[in-house]
Amino acid sequence: MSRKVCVVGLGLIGGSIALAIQREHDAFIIGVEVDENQLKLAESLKIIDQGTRSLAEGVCEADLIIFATPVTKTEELVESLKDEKLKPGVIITDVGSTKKKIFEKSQGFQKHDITFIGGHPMAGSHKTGVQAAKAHLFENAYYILTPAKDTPLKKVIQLQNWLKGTKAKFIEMTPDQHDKLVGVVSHFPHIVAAGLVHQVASMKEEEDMVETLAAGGFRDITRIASASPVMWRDILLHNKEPLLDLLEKWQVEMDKIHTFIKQGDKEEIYRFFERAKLFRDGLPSRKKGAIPSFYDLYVDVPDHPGVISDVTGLLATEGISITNIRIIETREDIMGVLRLTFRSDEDRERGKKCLQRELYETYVME
Ligand SMILES: NC(=O)c1ccc[n+]([C@@H]2O[C@H](COP(=O)([O-])OP(=O)(O)OC[C@H]3O[C@@H](n4cnc5c(N)ncnc54)[C@H](O)[C@@H]3O)[C@@H](O)[C@H]2O)c1
Ligand SMILES: O=C(O)C(=O)C[C@]1(C(=O)O)C=C[C@@H](O)C=C1
Repeated sequence: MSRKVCVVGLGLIGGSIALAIQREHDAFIIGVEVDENQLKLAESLKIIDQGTRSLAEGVCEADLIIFATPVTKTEELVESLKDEKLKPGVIITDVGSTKKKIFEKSQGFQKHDITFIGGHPMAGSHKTGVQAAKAHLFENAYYILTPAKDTPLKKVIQLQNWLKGTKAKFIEMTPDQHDKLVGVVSHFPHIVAAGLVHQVASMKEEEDMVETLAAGGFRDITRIASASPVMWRDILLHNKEPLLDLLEKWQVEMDKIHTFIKQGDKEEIYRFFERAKLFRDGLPSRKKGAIPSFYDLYVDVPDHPGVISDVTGLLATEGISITNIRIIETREDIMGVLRLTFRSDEDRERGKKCLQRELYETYVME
């Protein structure tokens, strides 16, 4: 009899995890979802084998339970599992962007032969919903696990084995360390991106043209402002202390540049940008060439042999030349994994249409 996996929350991440598990395991996947449309879609896309709206029904026979709901909901649902009858030996995990509060709710499971191990795949998108789910979403990304000190190693290995199909790189840390680090590299940038959008939106009231002029730099830095407000509201509510601390430090940094501009301090203004450039250029993804240049097209492709020749072959049949092709190994800061460079905007547009006809997802960083 195949083992049972219960995925609670069938959105972008829950759907992608379910697909990744299907890649490696012959498991029966039950999905628990409150949104009837998402539930039906997950069934018709064969992301799950069976759907239900009842948590009790979904979890009762599961060998693995994965929460992929917004973090405050996960906190509530993990607590409510204590009233449910679960299978002995079951592993419970989650994919939430915050770890401390959810970890706190997981105390007390051990004595019932139930193991909770928090998790967070460090990849995603500004898109939501099961229709955006992809088996390869987490390939080469870091997948943070936050086991308790007394969690048996055997259970951590079992969980990694369940999640093998994500092809992610597992790392372990404490929930506190997670929230501090992810706060600065993920949560805080989302606050800044939304703030920048608000700034432009408020200027639009006086100057209509501002929207038209919002070009390259603004679009690059604010893509993430299109993410789910529910998800980000909950993350901010969960990671209060680290984010308040970062906001204070940010204000100090902004005060500094305010002073430099006011005083016309050429050297300090130069150093402000130079220091940032040196650090940014040294980031691992930069070394792999992830910064876009002109007429680049990003193609979201699974990491398997033959995919590059398929893409280049399709372009060649239509007589579209490319001047460069690069595989981007991590999905840290852009959507695509294959970067194609074209000679002109027109070529890029033709290439985009040609690949989209063959159901490849493409992105232009504008
Ligand atoms: N989007 C990302 O980039 C990303 C990356 C890594 C981790 N995460 C985390 O993954 C989790 C899910 O995010 P997502 O992007 O998949 O969001 P999503 O909005 O695509 O999916 C969330 C789903 O949970 C469902 N849901 C809400 N309450 C529920 C309940 N009580 N029972 C069952 N289902 C319920 C919603 O209907 C929705 O379908 C969040 O905790 C988020 O912090 C997101
Ligand atoms: O690529 C994006 O759109 C994301 O914002 C993904 C991102 C991130 O900040 O890097 C967002 C939240 C998750 O918890 C993990 C990944």
